[in-house]
Amino acid sequence: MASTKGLEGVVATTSAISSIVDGVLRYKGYNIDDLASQSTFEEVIYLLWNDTLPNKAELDEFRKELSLNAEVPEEVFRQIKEYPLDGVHPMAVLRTAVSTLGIYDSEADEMNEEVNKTKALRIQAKLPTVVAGFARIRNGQKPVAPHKDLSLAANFLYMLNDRVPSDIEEKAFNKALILHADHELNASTFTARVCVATLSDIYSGVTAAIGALKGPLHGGANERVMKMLSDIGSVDNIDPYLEKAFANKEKIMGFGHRVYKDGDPRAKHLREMSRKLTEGTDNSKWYEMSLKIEDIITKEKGLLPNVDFYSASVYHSLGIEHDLFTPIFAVSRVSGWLAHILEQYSDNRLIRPRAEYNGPEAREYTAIENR
Ligand SMILES: CC(=O)SCCNC(=O)CCNC(=O)[C@H](O)C(C)(C)COP(=O)(O)OP(=O)(O)OC[C@H]1O[C@@H](n2cnc3c(N)ncnc32)[C@H](O)[C@@H]1OP(=O)(O)O
Ligand SMILES: O=C([O-])CC(=O)C(=O)O
Repeated sequence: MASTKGLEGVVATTSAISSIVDGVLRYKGYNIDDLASQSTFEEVIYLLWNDTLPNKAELDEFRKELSLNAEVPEEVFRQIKEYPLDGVHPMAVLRTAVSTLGIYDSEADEMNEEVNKTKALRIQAKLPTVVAGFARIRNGQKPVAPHKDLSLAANFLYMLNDRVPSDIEEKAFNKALILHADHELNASTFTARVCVATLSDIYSGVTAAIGALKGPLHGGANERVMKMLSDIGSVDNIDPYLEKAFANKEKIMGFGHRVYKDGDPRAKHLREMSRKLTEGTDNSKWYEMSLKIEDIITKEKGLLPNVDFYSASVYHSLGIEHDLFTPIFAVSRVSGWLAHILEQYSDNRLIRPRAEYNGPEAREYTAIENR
């Protein structure tokens, strides 16, 4: 039995949710470029969970359902206040909070299609409230209750900042949420599917996925891109910084991809958003630095930016704290995880591959007194 390191190139399941063919990313057959430029995040969630885009009435109803489910049980915030908030990573808090949401859902372990869909809606609706609420609590502020009349994108920024965002901010954030929503069998989505394929509950699946997204080789890269930009500090420092990083064989966060070798189709949207949001502002240096870094890494290493690279300067210019970048990824990607979890339940088989053993040969047991 020969193994493939990191399961590269292994086709592990069939899925009708998103596809990457010839470098083009599609959700349910729709090109990501069309969705990013014309859709709302709510339409995209609906699409991922159903087979079609919603019509106006369906979208209104879906928005209403999301908004009715956006509040989180008081116990969740009460528990968060007990955590050692100084230095705890928001992804650790989110991972624990989703697990806690399961404890306060009396239907958490009910396993039928209808109830699972209802729980998916509850989780999707509550995640933004948890992330924004945590961000405020740790800054000594009160969580802001969800606004019933705002889009999911606007509502998140509203709950974070206690201010209705501008049209430009809402549109940029909406687009970022769409671009991060699903991505075939990425590591966190695979984790979610493996978890629920044991017929474990939907909260366990999302909790497991959050754990996988947290890592720097996956969703955690966006926060580290911003750390790199901050460490470099200015365009003039880029050359020496990268020379040292290359000499030390360090990985440059936000570059490279397991599947895309000719470029991530989401990066161009985020690059353009970064340009627009930072133009003529104090933040323009982050965009200019990112452009120069991209130029050097592409020429010297043949690596292209992935979704995480320009999302860093986009979120920074929206005034978002850097360690919230990955939780924001989760606010979006949970839509994809939930779609995959529902798909897994609908035609389930336990996921249990084999390992190629490379340990010691068979040997005789030695009693403890003879070792
Ligand atoms: C949402 C997302 O998850 S997108 C990805 C986010 N992650 C990052 O941005 C972290 C930085 N990038 C990486 O670590 C990788 O490119 C990954 C994890 C995305 C893909 O990993 P893999 O497909 O396993 O590629 P792997 O790590 O084997 O890299 C292949 C070669 O390219 C090099 N390489 C890949 N990415 C980078 C990078 N960002 N910086 C420097 N070198 C890199 C590797 O060192 C390796 O070189 P070698 O063959 O000389 O040893
Ligand atoms: O697909 C992957 O391996 C990582 C990625 O880009 C994503 O999850 O959006």
